[in-house]
Amino acid sequence: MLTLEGVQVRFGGVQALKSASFSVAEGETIGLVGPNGAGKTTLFNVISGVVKPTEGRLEFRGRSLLTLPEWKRARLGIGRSFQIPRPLGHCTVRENLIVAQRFGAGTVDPERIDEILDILNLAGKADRDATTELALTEHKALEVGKALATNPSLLLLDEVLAGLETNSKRAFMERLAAVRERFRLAMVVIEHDIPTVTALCPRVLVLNFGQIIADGTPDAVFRDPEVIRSYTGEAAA
Ligand SMILES: Nc1ncnc2c1ncn2[C@@H]1O[C@H](COP(=O)(O)OP(=O)(O)OP(=O)(O)O)[C@@H](O)[C@H]1O
Repeated sequence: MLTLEGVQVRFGGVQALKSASFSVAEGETIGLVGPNGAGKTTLFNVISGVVKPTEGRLEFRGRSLLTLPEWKRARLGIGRSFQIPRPLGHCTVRENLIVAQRFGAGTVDPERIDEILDILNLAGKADRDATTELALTEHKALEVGKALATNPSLLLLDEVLAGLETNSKRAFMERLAAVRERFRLAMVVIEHDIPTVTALCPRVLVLNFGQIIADGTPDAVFRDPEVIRSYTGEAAA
């Protein structure tokens, strides 16, 4: 459904992405990993339209995304979360979902919003202030909910599990698996924790210094000497 070919991003002297090429199939779940500063968020920014690549091809279901603004990409079915949750100031959880749905889907569908609240375990918090009355897990669930409200067929999740302790992480992963099943989504998940990636993602892409250095099953990728070197900081042989 999504194809990137030779995508490059340069910020002044920093080459954040060097010729990234990969595809995402309908319904696939991919873990996107790599050391800090490897270019993972930049890749999401390119796909969702926040950052324009300096070179390369980017297509979604056969259509080039390169000239489309963020909201049009959302309407085509690309939903994303942000690394730092930013709920709308003093709006309720439900209002946050409604605004996201208007932006990404162009309409308001109260039934889908109820379904999202339910599947993310937020129904009891629907009318609470999203800025001041949510626990960390609920903030993260709302971040996923806002992306889901846009009605995506491809969901990009940027470190939504980071900072959760082991039990909350496990419960959150189960919710993500339920979301994937219920809405039949493809997902790309940025995550640092290797056991989490292994449990959730049958395929893993590894970025290092803006380059994809491995693409395969978690088992194969996490044994790859180049991947191990990228994490330990040793120079490639
Ligand atoms: N808007 C920007 N202007 C200048 N440099 C940027 C910008 N955004 C990202 N960079 C640089 O691009 C490189 C890749 O950053 P990016 O945030 O994509 O990495 P990341 O893999 O998501 O890191 P992390 O795991 O720490 O979130 C880094 O060197 C970063 O400093």
